[in-house]
Amino acid sequence: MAEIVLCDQRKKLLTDDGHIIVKGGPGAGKTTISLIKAERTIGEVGIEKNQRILFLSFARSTVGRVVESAKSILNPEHLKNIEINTYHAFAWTIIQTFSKLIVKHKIIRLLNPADAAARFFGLSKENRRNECKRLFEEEGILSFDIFAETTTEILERAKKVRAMLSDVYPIIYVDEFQDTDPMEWPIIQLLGERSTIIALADPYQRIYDFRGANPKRILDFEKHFKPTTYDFGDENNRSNGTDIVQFGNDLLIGSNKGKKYKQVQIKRYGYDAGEPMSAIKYALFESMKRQIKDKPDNSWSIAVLTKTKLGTLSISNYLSKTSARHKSISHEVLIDPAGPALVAVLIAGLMERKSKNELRVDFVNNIIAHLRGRKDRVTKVDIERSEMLTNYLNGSKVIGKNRLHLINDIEKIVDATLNLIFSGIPQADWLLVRDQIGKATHEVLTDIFTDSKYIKLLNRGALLGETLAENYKQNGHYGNTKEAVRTGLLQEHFSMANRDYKGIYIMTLHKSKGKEFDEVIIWDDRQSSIVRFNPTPSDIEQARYLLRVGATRARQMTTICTPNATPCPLLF
Ligand SMILES: Nc1ncnc2c1ncn2[C@@H]1O[C@H](COP(=O)(O)OP(=O)(O)OP(=O)(O)O)[C@@H](O)[C@H]1O
Repeated sequence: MAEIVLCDQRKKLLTDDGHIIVKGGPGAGKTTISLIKAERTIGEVGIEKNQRILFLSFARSTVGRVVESAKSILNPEHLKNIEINTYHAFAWTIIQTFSKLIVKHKIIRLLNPADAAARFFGLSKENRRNECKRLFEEEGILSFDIFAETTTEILERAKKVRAMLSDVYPIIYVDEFQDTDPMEWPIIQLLGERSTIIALADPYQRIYDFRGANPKRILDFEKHFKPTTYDFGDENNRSNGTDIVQFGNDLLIGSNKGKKYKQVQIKRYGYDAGEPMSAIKYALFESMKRQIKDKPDNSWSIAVLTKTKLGTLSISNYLSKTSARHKSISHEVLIDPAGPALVAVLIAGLMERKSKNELRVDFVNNIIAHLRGRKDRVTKVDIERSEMLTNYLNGSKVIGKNRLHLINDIEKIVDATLNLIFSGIPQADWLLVRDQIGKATHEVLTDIFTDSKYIKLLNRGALLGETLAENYKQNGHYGNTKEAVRTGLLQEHFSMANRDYKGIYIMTLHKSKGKEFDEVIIWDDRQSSIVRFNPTPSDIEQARYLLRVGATRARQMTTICTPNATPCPLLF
């Protein structure tokens, strides 16, 4: 790590013991100074043995990065006095320990987000919330929708719980405060009654307005806590010496248009009938050439970012194919797990021993769940297909070539699966089932097959593999595999596994938040366009912030590919 320079403002921040807000652009050094302050608090000021400094963040990936920085900044002895966690994991501990205060159930079960997407499909916002409340109160099943408000309810109900938490966590750092939603904000207010709150914020990295983030939140914080403000402005310690942050800041006011940047390239690509996405390969080749020259030990990382989940899958499919002109390019997709998670449950269902009819009903229901829960937005076709499948299960006659094609494929998979002979090795048997789906040609099933490639639950050493193997050994078949998979999915949700990025990664712009790569390539096209068609002023503002977050993830170079015919309006 480069030597950390402590300016006067930073020195003052280190000794300030009141509520604080630290502002600054991407890579300004908000996280770093917080960890230096935490080290000072533990090492010099001193805290009780059982006390911990809490560092809360939204995403697991950010937690991973903070953990890595903490290891290099804090004295190893002091690491045990710092807890770096996601909001979800922290809230879950509170809910598990104190849920008795608000519901009768002894054990609370979690509904994983993919199952929730399928289960609450088609419900209005209000009905969905009511259903979440009902599920929690009547059945003890908790969905992430009401995670924050459940935590608030517990904290509001019991002053003692608040006091206890503040005793354990006298200082709480709240990372990415600008994205705090209206449900999370009361938790911070309640904990801040007795704990010192230090918020880290960049108002222009606010990319979760659709989830309830609001420009007012920073003002709310200032009004409520009356913190001292430390502002690092446009300081750039991540890609120092480059004009990447300058580009990001220009983007906010539109002054990037017509300006040239050394480390931000804009590539307009034309229509290439043979390979419409070839521009992405060219951008990657150039980027890889630079990186391999710079780091022959292959320690480089390149991220390919795009707006939608489906966009990431199209890019991955394209890079995986070898064409007449280009070889395939090896890469990893960091995907929001809804589609693959639903497919994991679907495959698990096919592995369980059932009668033909039970297998068919379970399989079709899981296909419906996948149709409903896979995408950012469910299309009319998805809705029609899931209705047709429900009617099929209820005995209605299926009419139409395309529909019959799907039913035919489903029946073939059901028959083939029933005839499979399992080995008892879960990984191998999983692939055996997956291969049956791979033979299908209807789009609904090829989508399922595509998602199945991103399932990471059965990686070597993963607990799920061992559970399934044990299960098979004891029963001679895979009983209750779906439940084991659901548990595995929730463990994934809370796992803090940090990763060292090496190679090429594809993900959405949202998912790139808080991460760092040597180079970033942003792909804008008609299907996955950064600015939506017919945008409102607030859509444009969100698109600006999003593009700025993506572009400033790079340490060395950012390349933005946009179509010649419909270039991104934020660039031209
Ligand atoms: N005062 C400093 N002097 C030198 N380097 C620094 C300083 N502060 C931070 N850095 C380096 O700059 C990089 C970015 O810092 P950091 O992650 O703390 O920024 P951030 O403001 O939290 O960024 P973001 O908002 O994008 O998450 C890190 O590699 C860090 O080591």
